[in-house]
Amino acid sequence: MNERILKVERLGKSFKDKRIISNISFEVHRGEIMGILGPNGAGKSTTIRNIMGIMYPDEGSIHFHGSSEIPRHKIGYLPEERGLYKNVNVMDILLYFAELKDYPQKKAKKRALEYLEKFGLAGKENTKVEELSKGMGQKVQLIAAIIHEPELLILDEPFSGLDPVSQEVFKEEIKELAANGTAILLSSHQMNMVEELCDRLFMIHRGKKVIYGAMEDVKREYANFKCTIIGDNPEELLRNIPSVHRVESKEDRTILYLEQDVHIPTWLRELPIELNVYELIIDRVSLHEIFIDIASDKNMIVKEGVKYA
Ligand SMILES: Nc1ncnc2c1ncn2[C@@H]1O[C@H](COP(=O)(O)OP(=O)(O)OP(=O)(O)O)[C@@H](O)[C@H]1O
Repeated sequence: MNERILKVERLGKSFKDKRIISNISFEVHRGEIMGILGPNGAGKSTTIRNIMGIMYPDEGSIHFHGSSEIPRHKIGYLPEERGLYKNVNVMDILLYFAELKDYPQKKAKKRALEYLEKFGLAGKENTKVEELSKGMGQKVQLIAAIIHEPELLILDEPFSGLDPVSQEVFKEEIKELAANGTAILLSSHQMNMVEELCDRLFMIHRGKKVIYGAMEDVKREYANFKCTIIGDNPEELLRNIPSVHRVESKEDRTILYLEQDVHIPTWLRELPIELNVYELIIDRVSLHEIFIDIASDKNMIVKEGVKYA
């Protein structure tokens, strides 16, 4: 474990005068799922396209097993833009992708049949791509990305457009590939999937790194406790509750975002006696909330000072 497959260092790219990404550095290791997250237009696909050699960076470097020669046949890629040749049958398209990656045709055919079966597409090998539903087409595209047993798999929004059942199928397959040693770089807006799947995260905002680290560490660092109180309470009373760095109120619902390392039993004892509580819930800020916070520049993660929204 921890064998480094991909290393991206100080990557920078501009289009005309506009700087799209700058100083992007991260690694992807064998057998791990690395999430690359960020709001629309943050620069995720640009980063991925630079890795794939679809465009070239202005600055920085990309190494695969320590070499700047990127062996594309060892990489699998599910692009954000979907679309396979429509007038070709499923098996031919899968064999074509295998051939592009110099993968033996006989092995490819065996793997294709196994995957079609696994994804509920048994018997579809002679069906034309245009006759498949969107979800089925996406499954075929995922098979095309993994048919040649890539060492590194890059998935750009793999779950978009899939129904919940197909999302589960994709999720399980991604987990299995990682368990078998594939290094996976996953871009997704579905935070529940990211939270469940990813070992590490790289969050990008306006082309720059905002978070990079193991999922557990990110949660420990940013996912502080929050306390939701339903009850009619004056602003002044809420504002003076200790160890709160931000308060959000809407009608009779208030969310108190607590500082890091608050000891909940002690904190509960310190609540003012006159607080009106109809309901009180304590849980942690989710990855979804951390994401929204960063993307909307609310700065919930700033740890000093109280903010009142
Ligand atoms: N070929 C291009 N020419 C000019 N600008 C581009 C080009 N490709 C991307 N951009 C710009 O680069 C920025 C980042 O785009 P990118 O597609 O990398 O974002 P993203 O994080 O993948 O977003 P999304 O979540 O919407 O897919 C955007 O402002 C986009 O308009």
